[in-house]
Amino acid sequence: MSKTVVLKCGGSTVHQLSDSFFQSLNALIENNWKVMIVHGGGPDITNMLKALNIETEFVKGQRKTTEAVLEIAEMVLAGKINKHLTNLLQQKGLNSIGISGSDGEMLQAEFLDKENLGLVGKVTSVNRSVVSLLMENGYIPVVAPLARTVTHDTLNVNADLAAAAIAQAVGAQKLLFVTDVPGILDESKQLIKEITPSKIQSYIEDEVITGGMIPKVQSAMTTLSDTLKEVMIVSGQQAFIENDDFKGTKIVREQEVSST
Ligand SMILES: Nc1ncnc2c1ncn2[C@@H]1O[C@H](COP(=O)(O)OP(=O)(O)O)[C@@H](O)[C@H]1O
Ligand SMILES: CC(=O)N[C@@H](CCC(=O)OP(=O)(O)O)C(=O)O
Repeated sequence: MSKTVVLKCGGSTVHQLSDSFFQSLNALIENNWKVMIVHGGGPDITNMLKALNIETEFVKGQRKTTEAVLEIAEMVLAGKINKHLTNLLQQKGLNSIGISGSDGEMLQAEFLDKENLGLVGKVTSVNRSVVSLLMENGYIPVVAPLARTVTHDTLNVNADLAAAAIAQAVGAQKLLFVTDVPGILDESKQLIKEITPSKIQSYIEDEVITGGMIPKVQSAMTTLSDTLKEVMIVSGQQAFIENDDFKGTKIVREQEVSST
């Protein structure tokens, strides 16, 4: 049976992906994993908005999105970052096709909180036929986190949440959040190898887990299931597979804790 892994590449790391990261990606493919990528691009959107003197603000981790902000977000996500990633993958000999979540009505969404956030989406359903078609034909789909409402408005979606919704919809066995840190760090800045939702909750309360790590762990907690048993936080700057083992922080349900 084929296994599917969804990698979410954060905007913090898309410009720093290392050769060893791609070696790990190749190892996945050699081990018969079907791979798809969902990417962010928050820092690039912020830089472009600043260059154009368009104000930008985050409310509870979500970018307040006006028409002007959406226009830039779409340009940066579906244009700059999406093409950067497909070019990189092609250079590494990996066939990839870049699409926006709004193409082929792949990501359907409703307004998350129109009054306070504007054009920000909450994914309500995922049409997996487009990405399944690509994966079955040997392509890595690379998806920008934009969605459509039933009335065809385009919405900006937090990439962590988009990746989690897609992983669930395609029945992925693994979801990897690729970011700029080696994994979740504890209060002494040591890498945590394995963590469960209850410990995550207390780390959020104690502000050990903050900022951009929060949507990742929250999506992990809501997405873990009998199919998706493992969500990982890994670094894009190093190998995430070593000696057949994944390197980073494994987020698992309490009943899935490894005995080692
Ligand atoms: N406990 C933690 N362990 C590791 N990183 C953390 C933790 N709490 C907060 N972070 C922050 O989360 C960041 C990753 O999230 P973010 O910047 O949104 O990345 P991305 O663009 O990859 O989604 C790290 O660079 C780090 O500053
Ligand atoms: C609604 C919302 O916040 N959308 C995000 C989409 C990009 C993203 O999530 O990028 P990272 O993964 O790099 O953070 C934004 O506009 O920044």
